[in-house]
Amino acid sequence: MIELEDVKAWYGASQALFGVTFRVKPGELVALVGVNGAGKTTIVRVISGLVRSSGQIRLDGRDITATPAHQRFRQGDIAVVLEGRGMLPELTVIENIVIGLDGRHKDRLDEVLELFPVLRARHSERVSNLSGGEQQMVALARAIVRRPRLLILDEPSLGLAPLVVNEVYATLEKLRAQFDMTILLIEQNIAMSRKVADRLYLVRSGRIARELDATDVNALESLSQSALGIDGNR
Ligand SMILES: Nc1ncnc2c1ncn2[C@@H]1O[C@H](COP(=O)(O)OP(=O)(O)OP(=O)(O)O)[C@@H](O)[C@H]1O
Repeated sequence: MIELEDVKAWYGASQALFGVTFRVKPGELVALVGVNGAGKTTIVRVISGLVRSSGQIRLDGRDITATPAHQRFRQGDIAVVLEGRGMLPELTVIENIVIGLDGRHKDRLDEVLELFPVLRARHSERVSNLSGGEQQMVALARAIVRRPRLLILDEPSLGLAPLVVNEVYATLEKLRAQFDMTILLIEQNIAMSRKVADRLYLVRSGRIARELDATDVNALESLSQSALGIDGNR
């Protein structure tokens, strides 16, 4: 479970978050949606410990506000799949997945590859030979193999063709069914995120503007209107 309470954040003198409070319960998948510049990525950076912030962040009830970034990741608490994926293109699929992984956990690899038949088939190929969607799968596999308490996905559909996006999201559903993971999904694409999320938060101008249940179709449809600058059918 991740909880943010009255979180404010700054880039130098410029304030980007203005008192953000929300929680993702254990095993829940929650999406943060909003237009460019709303503050979604800054929320990820705050959870990761990468920007100056105030307020409180709790992971499974433990206050991690003062925990340095490298410790949040080293302890395997949080894994982030970033926009742009962060692949090492000259390394193979397997090398990219296990890089930096504690040797004791290498046996988890098989289990994770079960989820990604495409990667199993191409496990010794260089990542630079893979398509964008396949690289996104590698990034996901790298995060999942660490069995984080919290998995954060920053715009997993960015730059991918619609068919590939469907595939990435289908994998997300499989992974949810198999591992009881708490997931925070950052998305501009409301139409996609509502299919997998339990709840959505609308981020606007550095604040949580609204909380929505994924089953609340009417509210989500009004949210998708162009007044918010988001095309829900994207
Ligand atoms: N490195 C930075 N330095 C200064 N200001 C920044 C930096 N990164 C983001 N900002 C500002 O913080 C605010 C929130 O940006 P953020 O990247 O969190 O939005 P976002 O919702 O993730 O947008 P996008 O969907 O485009 O990634 C914006 O006003 C942005 O200009």
